[in-house]
Amino acid sequence: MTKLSVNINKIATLRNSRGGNMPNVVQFAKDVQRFGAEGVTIHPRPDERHIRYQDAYDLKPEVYTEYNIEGNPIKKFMDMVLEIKPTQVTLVPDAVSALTSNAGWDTLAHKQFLTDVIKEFKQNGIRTSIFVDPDLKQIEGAKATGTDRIELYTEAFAQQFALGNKEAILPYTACAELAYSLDLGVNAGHDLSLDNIQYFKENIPHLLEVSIGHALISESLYLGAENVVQMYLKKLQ
Ligand SMILES: CC(=O)[C@@H](O)[C@H](O)COP(=O)(O)O
Ligand SMILES: NCC(=O)COP(=O)(O)O
Repeated sequence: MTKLSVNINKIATLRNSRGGNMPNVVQFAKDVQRFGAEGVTIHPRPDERHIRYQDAYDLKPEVYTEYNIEGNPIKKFMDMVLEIKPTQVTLVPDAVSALTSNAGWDTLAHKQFLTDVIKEFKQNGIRTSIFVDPDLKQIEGAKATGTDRIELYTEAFAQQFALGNKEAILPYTACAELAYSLDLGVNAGHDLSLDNIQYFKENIPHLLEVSIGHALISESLYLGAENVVQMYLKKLQ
């Protein structure tokens, strides 16, 4: 079974554009869970341009499904995650200035750093995942860090799929198979959408979780959040 984790960053972007508390990020998290989402994802960034660190604390008592916090493990981020103790932390190597996530970890070059960080999170009972490009060497490198899972960075697949290049799935399938054989759990995310999710799911064995935000929130403007969550769940069956 593949769990749907809804990334609510964009709800915070909308809220922050006016000040105040509309739309309410915590209420939206409660609602998507009521609609059937099996997880809530946030990706607070150091400039807090969308999800704020305070949101991460406010969400904690309301996320009764899987709570996934993504980010670059700088000290401030690590302290927050260790205090909140979400279900899962996903490590993403974003530069402070990145518009959005734009690369996976080089798990070979950063092996010691990742190993140390992962050890600390795991000692505190937090499941770990590393955001990686679909590259077999990076999956092997991830395994060597001790992480529980990887998150396959799906932007390249999404872009190529939109152009009709269905073969773009092949490296992802190979990486998922390798990860499974190494006893690494497989998550995926970035630019997944109602258009591409079913094909992705059908071609990725043992896919445990997808985190979807930008497209899901955009689609909800036309179709409504409840419908959209239901549509994803159906495609992920
Ligand atoms: C890790 C990842 O794939 C990103 O999609 C991210 O979580 C979204 O971040 P932004 O909402 O800041 O674009
Ligand atoms: N980890 C990916 C994520 O949380 C959402 O990415 P996107 O759907 O906003 O591109």
